[in-house]
Parts: sequence; C-alpha cells; structure tokens
Amino acid sequence: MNRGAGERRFTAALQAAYDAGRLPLISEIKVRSPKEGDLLAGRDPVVLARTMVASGAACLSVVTEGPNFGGGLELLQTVSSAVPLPVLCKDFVTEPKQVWERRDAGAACLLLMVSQLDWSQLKALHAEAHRAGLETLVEVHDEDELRLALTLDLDLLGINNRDIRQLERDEGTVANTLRLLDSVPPGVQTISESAISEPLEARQVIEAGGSGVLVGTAILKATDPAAAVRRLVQALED
Ligand SMILES: O=P(O)(O)OC[C@@H](O)[C@@H](O)c1c[nH]c2ccccc12
Repeated sequence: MNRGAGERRFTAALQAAYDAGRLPLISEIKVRSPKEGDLLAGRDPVVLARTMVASGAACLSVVTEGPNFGGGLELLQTVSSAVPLPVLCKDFVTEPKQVWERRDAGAACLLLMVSQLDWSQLKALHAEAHRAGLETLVEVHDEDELRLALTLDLDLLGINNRDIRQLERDEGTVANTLRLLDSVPPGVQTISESAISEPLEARQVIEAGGSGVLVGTAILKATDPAAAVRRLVQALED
C-alpha cells in the first residue's frame, strides 16, 4: 500500500503498548448511545481524553456520528489536537469525501463497517483511506462479514461483539470475538470491540490471538474512569 513513512501511527501505538507489557486498549469517547443515553454527563471531552492517555490507553477512539451517538467532526478535532495519541474515527462513512474530512479533523485510523457498505464501496473507501494516509479498522460482526473483510489487505480487523444494525441495543459478549478469532488467519491484527468491561474479558481476547480491545461505555460509565482504564491496561500482569 501507498503509505508514507510514519503513517502507520495507529497500529504502531497498539504494538508499542503490547511491547511495553500493557494490554493494547483503544479507549473511546462517545457522547451518548441509543441504549445508555448521555455518556459524557457534562464532562469536558478533552479532560476525559487526557485522563485516558494518562491512565495508559494505547490509542483513543471518537464516535463522530451525530444522529444516534451525538458526535461530530468538531469533537474529533478537539480531542485529536489535545492528545498525543493516534485517534480512530468511528462513523458511518459511505462517501470518499468523508474520508478526507475525517483525516483533516485529525483521525489516524478510520472505521469501515462491512454491514453498512457493499463490496465495491468498501474496497473504494479502503483505498481512499490509504490515499489519505489513514489506516482502517474494518469492522465485522459475523462469519459472512468476516469472509468479505479478509479479502482486503487489512491494517486492522475489528470484531464487534454487538450487532451495529441494532445500534447497541443488544447486549453483546466477548464470546463473539473468541468464536470468530478461530477463523482469522495468523498475521491479521484483530481488535475486539464493544460490550467489554472486565479485565478478564480483555485478557481472553489477547490470549486467543487478538491484538487489542476497544472499550467505550464501561469506561465512560465508571465512577472513576482513570481506574477503569488502568485496570484494563494492566490485565496482562499477573
Ligand atoms: O461502548 P462499548 O460497548 O464499549 O462499545 C464501543 C464501540 O465498540 C462502539 O461504540 C461501536 C462499535 N462500532 C461502532 C460503529 C459506530 C458507532 C459506535 C460503534
């Protein structure tokens, strides 16, 4: 792929965390979710982001989708310019121009959801992201989506424990990741996303061959988000 020097910032940060003995955690900022309602509770996203960084997160994620999750590009811009870590942009991207807008707002990695795109769109957006110097997290929920995703030259595969078509109203369990990981060839870096709260669940993902976990709600709803991040990051220590 046509990526210049220094542009694999997101996967490099995950690897650096792992090499340092930390569980590679992508800590997510999400204004609200259809299931949980308001998740910021009046907090300043920049303060939250800095807390996540200081507590050992490898990377951050910002949900920029507006109608269901209350996000926007300004939020991505604000957070990405306030922290030194690479940021994943989570949104329902379908158009090439959205790729560049998110790059300009500071994203290092872009979510692409197999469930939301037809094959030619997925391929085109994946290539466009690389042209814009972004890595991608290609998200799947089941075997059929996984098979499609694996035909791409993946930077990162995301296994969503929830079915995004239900907009997070379903419970989701890390068992979905553990099951699908059996069908992921070695060498494909895989992130388990959603419905993770316990360090043990995060550890199971790594022990099953995963490269990291993405956690939003459990950190945002914790009475002490810094402690919640630290517990997850330390999940590989015995
Ligand atoms: O809050 P959780 O259960 O920890 O999940 C985070 C993340 O995986 C979830 O926000 C998400 C996964 N895929 C998405 C696509 C769009 C918006 C949001 C998402």
